[in-house]
Amino acid sequence: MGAILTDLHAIPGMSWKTPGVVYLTRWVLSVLLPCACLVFIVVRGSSFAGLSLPSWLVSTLLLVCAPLGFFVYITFGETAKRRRAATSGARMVPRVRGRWLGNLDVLMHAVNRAESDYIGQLLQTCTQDIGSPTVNLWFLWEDIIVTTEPNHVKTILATDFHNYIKGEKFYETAVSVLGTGVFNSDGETWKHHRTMTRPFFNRDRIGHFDIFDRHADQAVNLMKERFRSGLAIDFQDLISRFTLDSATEFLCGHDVHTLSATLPYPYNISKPADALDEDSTPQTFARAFSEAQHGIARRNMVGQTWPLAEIFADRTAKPMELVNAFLDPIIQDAIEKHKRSENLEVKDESADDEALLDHLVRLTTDGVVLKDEVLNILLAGRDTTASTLTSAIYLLALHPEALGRLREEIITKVGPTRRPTYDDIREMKFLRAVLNETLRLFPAVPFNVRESVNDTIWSSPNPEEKPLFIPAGTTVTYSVLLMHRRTDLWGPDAQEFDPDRFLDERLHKYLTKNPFIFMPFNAGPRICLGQQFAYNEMSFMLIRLLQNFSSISLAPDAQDPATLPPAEWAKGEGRQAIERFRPRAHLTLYAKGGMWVKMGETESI
Ligand code: HEM
Repeated sequence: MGAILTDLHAIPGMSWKTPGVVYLTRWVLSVLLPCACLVFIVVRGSSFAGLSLPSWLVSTLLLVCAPLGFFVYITFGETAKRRRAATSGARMVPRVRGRWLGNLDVLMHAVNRAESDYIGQLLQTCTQDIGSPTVNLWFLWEDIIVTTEPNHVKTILATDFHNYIKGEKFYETAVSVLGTGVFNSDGETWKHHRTMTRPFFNRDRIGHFDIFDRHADQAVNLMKERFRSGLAIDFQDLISRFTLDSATEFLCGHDVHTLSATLPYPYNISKPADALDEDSTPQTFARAFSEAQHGIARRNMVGQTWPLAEIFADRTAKPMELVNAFLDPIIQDAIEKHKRSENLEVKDESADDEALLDHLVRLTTDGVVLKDEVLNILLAGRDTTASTLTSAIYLLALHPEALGRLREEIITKVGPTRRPTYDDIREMKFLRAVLNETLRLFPAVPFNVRESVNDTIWSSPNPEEKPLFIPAGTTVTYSVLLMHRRTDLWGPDAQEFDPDRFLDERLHKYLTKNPFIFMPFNAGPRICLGQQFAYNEMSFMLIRLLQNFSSISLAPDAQDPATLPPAEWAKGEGRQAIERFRPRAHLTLYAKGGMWVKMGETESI
């Protein structure tokens, strides 16, 4: 399908068309045109045979031809799949049974309740009702398999890696934002991107903390200033600025300075007259980047018919113009700098403090490849760490005893003011446990998707039943968020925040025995390239924060009430009943309306 889309764009005059127009053109060419041809043949054939069909019959044939053709196509496909499943000694994945055709009611519920439901609630209900961790949503007659089963996730990511690609369906939804970067490519293109980037993440380079230190200082000072005036801050906004400034400097060698723009004021406080504009250029870049990701998420939620919602405009085009306006000059600058050094025959050598772009430009000067790569890693590296740090601060605010223990470890190992080193971080067991427990309950990438290449079978979650049949070309979604919270995998207290589960006997009882129950960074050949970088950055920032602040409390009164958890959640089960913010996800997890907090400064500093 991606190839067809690309082909259509290649037709002169098609490049200005929106995804919806391309989709409809394809539909007309592949469905309506053959139907019209068929009716034409029937009419001509009858007239050759001396029969003249009445016009009402021709119109009826034209009208029913497409739906009838679709029905035959679905039924034929279904029967073929069932036959192939039976031949392999397998059964079909249990289907969600909605009340309307094509499970349209369930799909509409998913779209309409996306704002008010707890994250993953629909999938949770479907798996519970059916009594299987692997189900088929069957939206609009399309197989959409969803799983929270560690064995199945292990198959997808590691043991049968080659049979699960990102695929053309995902490619189409993301290409207008991610291009063909590492996140949105398969096969040789993916290998090329990964091979280019991997050497950059060596231990020496990611152990350099200068960049984090400068930005952490700036962030902490901004926080102190606000807290001293008695106001709360949106920690999610602040930390996203910290990770964006750090990531742009680390990746492009240019810091976007979002920390120098004014922080947002609480919902119920009017902005002082002398405050700078919040909509400064750096913030425009950050917002546009996030809006473009929302665009991809919306498309993925609706399934293959997403282009119908974009008949008049590509919803990612505008934000991407702003993102490109920031990135393009930086890329061009790096290419020209590299060419100048080549002309002068100056040796352009790798150095530990060079940016990713400087490293990449030695491998290629193709502006598109460079931009796709940098943008993909910016997305991978910025929002994920900001999301995890936001969730960590939330959980520490709710669990002062864990906050106290973490501070104690920090003060004992690093002291109240010293800058932490790589070795300090490696030795801090409780800090790592807090981060892992945060990633377990709130994994930054809560849902992910692949497409199967060939027919295959998965072992049944219930060994007494036949294995499950996964047809070729099927969308396969896996949720580590739901898997990480399963009580049968993690014990009866799986919904609770308890970092000790990564330190006490529960570690061996559950995780060591079955390592695939914890997969915040994925697994297999596509495992996160920045895992160590992320642990370093997050650990560094948490240490700096807790050296400066000794208490954290949530400040719901500072937040727009419409973005707080709805009252009905309190009647739900598990985390939904206790949650004090609304977790949502585009490609990454975030707090709707922000994470408003107040912190108490450490007295001894
Ligand atoms: C808490 C922080 C992070 C989490 C939870 C996380 C998680 C993930 C996950 C789940 C994937 C797999 C995505 C997929 O295959 O669809 C991934 C891939 C990736 N991550 Fe991370 N990540 C984090 C931080 C970072 C950082 C800081 C960087 C770089 C600066 C980074 C670079 C990458 C790259 C390049 C890939 C693509 C790997 C590939 O497809 O071959 N990540 N990450």
